[in-house]
Amino acid sequence: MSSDIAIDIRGVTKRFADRTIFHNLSLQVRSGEVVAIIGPSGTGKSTLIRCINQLTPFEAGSIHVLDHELTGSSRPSRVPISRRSAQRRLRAEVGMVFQTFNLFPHLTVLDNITLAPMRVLRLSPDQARARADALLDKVGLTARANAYPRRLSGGEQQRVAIARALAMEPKIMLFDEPTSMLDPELVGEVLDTIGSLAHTGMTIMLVTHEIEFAREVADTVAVMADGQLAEIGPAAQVLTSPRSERSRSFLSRVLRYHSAGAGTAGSRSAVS
Ligand SMILES: Nc1ncnc2c1ncn2[C@@H]1O[C@H](COP(=O)(O)OP(=O)(O)OP(=O)(O)O)[C@@H](O)[C@H]1O
Repeated sequence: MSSDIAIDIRGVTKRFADRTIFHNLSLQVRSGEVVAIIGPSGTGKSTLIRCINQLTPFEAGSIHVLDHELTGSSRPSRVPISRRSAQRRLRAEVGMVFQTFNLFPHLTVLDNITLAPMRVLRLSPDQARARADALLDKVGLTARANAYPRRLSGGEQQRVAIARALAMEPKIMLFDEPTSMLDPELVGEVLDTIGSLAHTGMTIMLVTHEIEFAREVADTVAVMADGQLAEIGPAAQVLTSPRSERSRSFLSRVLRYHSAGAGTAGSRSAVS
């Protein structure tokens, strides 16, 4: 794989039981590129992103992520012990932020952020603390370092989740609909945090319903519909003059929804 390519998805097929979610799907993400995946609900966007860091097995095709090669297997069973350390190495290099924050409820903000760097990267408590302090400053949550997640708003929890992922100094960040569980007034603060990260040159794959945000931060937009990537291209082109019928149909529904006043984040367009 060219060193310029961070994620290379080739001919991937995913089934749940006998239902095919997507078939023979291919997509490449260059180092430093921000790729937004948009499309109708239930079409397999989250499933695709979960295949990349082995949260979900897939049945056919291959995914190269940095130096890691994942291949499809018809056995969606448990990962063999011999592959678990490879999985750990992959997840240390690929950060993931979920819809549902997934913070450890019994740990403070600070401990949520320092845990993996100490356990996985073997940083000393002082080193992990210094890293966490810098990240909390970056996401504007220094004052909440000793709070427990239940005391934070959804937007604050998601910013902690982003800081926690960044504390592993990943080479790639995957975001799976990071704002879809948030109240509308909290969406902007999380998008601003992701937008700042996008401008640092981080390789990012983002599943989102925030169309205007995708337009602002993504280099490339991929429209997923009916289990296929209907269109992949420069964000401005795909979002203003989509070439495929499926993209046009999806985007026209988004725009209708937005013009009816149902967007979630001020001027941003969102659908669910
Ligand atoms: N663990 C699972 N077992 C069975 N079916 C699943 C599982 N996870 C997801 N699915 C199904 O796979 C399809 C794709 O789901 P996925 O969450 O990837 O879609 P999506 O495009 O991200 O949707 P949304 O935008 O609503 O989050 C859905 O029909 C979903 O119900």
